[in-house]
Amino acid sequence: MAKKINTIPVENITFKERLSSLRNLPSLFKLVWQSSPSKTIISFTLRILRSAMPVALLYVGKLIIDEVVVLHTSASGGNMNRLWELVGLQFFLAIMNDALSRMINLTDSLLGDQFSNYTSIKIMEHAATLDLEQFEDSVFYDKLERARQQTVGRSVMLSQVMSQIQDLISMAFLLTGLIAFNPWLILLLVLAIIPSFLGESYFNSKNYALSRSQTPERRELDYVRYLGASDETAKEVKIFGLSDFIVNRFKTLSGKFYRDNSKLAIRRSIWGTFFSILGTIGYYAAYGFIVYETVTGKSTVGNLTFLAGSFRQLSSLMETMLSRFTMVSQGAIYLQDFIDFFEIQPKITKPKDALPFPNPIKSGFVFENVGFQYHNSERWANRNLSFELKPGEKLALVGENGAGKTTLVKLLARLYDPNEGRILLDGKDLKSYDLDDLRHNLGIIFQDYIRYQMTFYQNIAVGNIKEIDNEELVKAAAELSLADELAQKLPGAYQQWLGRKFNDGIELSGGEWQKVALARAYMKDAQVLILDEPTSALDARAEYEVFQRFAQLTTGKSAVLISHRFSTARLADRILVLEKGTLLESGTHEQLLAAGGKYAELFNLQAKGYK
Ligand SMILES: Nc1ncnc2c1ncn2[C@@H]1O[C@H](COP(=O)(O)OP(=O)(O)OP(=O)(O)O)[C@@H](O)[C@H]1O
Repeated sequence: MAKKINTIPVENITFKERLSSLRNLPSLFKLVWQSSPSKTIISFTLRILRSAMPVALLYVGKLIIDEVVVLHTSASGGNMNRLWELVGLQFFLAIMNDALSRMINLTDSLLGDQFSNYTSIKIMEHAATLDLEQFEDSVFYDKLERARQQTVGRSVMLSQVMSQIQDLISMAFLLTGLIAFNPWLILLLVLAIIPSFLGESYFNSKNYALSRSQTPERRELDYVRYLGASDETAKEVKIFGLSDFIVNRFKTLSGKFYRDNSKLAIRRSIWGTFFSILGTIGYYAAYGFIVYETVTGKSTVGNLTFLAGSFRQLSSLMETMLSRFTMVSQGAIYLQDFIDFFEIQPKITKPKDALPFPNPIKSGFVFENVGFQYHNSERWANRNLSFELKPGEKLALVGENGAGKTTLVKLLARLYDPNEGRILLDGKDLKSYDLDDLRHNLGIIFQDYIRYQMTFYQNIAVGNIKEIDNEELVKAAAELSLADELAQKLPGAYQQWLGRKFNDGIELSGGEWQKVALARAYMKDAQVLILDEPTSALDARAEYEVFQRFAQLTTGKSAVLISHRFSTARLADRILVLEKGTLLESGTHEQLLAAGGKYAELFNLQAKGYK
């Protein structure tokens, strides 16, 4: 199970929780700083400069109007030069204002891109350290998905937080002016805005709860979309006539999203209109008051424009800031998913004083009463499993589907750790060895190996990525798996792009892909080679040749072969027959046949099929 982590309850997010989610902001700033220190500094500096602009523009505007009024009304007073200086200053401020806005947008977009790349990389790096079991847990997977999806959301949030700071400073400037004139205006301002803020915050928390509760369905929707239109699924979709089935599932899911989302959007819009009318009433009440003060001679016309402008800007700034606050706190709550994701720690780790993998292996592997249960399953995939794999021994694992063969191999590679018993290597628990070293010394090709949509060469080199530039090694590995012959037939040879997704790639047949994948096992000088149904798709001649080479290559090395073909399994020194996760029989081909047990039964069944 994934580590239990604290999450904010989905349904009702209170204002307090919203405020407390802001504690996640320092983590955001840390990430921003790490993604680009220089751009972070530039962005902050530009925003501080920009925040002084509204009040400066209004104030110079006031001075201009007062000067014009003086010039207009008195023949003697007034200074034309000063007026032109003020107009010049206003012009300069307007240009600065525009330039600063553009520079801020540019820095934000550059910083946002860098930030989202940086966080994507961090997510990938952390995901790589986690256990296979964690990926199979749907709660974990949803968390990963949310952390991933919000990469773009987080860079938007970043610019919102920055704008919030900028507006806060602008507000401080404007408020100073307003307070100097009449503090009661501020009260009017606040009263007009509070309902709108409460409404925004209520609907944002509803939105968050809704979109969070939709995460699993959203994943399914993505999957259905992929099923409905992808080169990998097109074949079966056509043959089985699945198109309507898939489209209908999509319609059901997307229809539900649409209904839920639109209901909320409509309610939000109705309430939003009502609150905004309240805001407008507040503004005009203040405006009327200022006009009255000017007409009665208590204030100048310049003051009227300054105060009315300040009031309007303050009211729209406060409204934006308050609704942005709900968005920022929303983002900060989402940020919790991101932080939680990084708190998940793998359980399968290397110990402090890890032992190096023995070279050569002396006494081999010993399974002692090993039992393993997948976390999401009631059944034991392996139970009471005891056997040895000696150095240089070739072991075959046979058994019906689901008997636990692949699971055994995963335990050997520590993709999982046993729930019962232990696995020893040269007399010491497998857990005491260096994990990377262990995996480097095992050459495993799984049944469901990846068909990388990359070049032929890269598809083999991934078997030992440190040697990616070692062309000789790649070619030698390809020769051993018979992939070299195949490369010669491809137009681009080793540089041929495989798969249909990119660069005019060529699709290979099942057996051809298997030859390519098999070559990965030969890329490392691994001490134990494990092939899980490696030749199931190969034709008889190719299989024979592959095994000849495999036998030569593995001289002195241990090997584990999982195969449903008894013609392959019989080549092993010893055969383990698994049933329902436990060891049923063990011995050479001849011994097992003579014993007349399960192996003999399955072997004869297969042999009959060939007669
Ligand atoms: N990731 C998983 N999560 C839950 N259960 C799993 C998982 N992988 C395998 N199992 C279950 O564990 C049991 C053993 O599976 P395993 O893949 O080891 O069988 P196998 O002998 O390799 O089968 P096959 O011959 O079909 O490849 C099966 O019952 C299977 O359903």
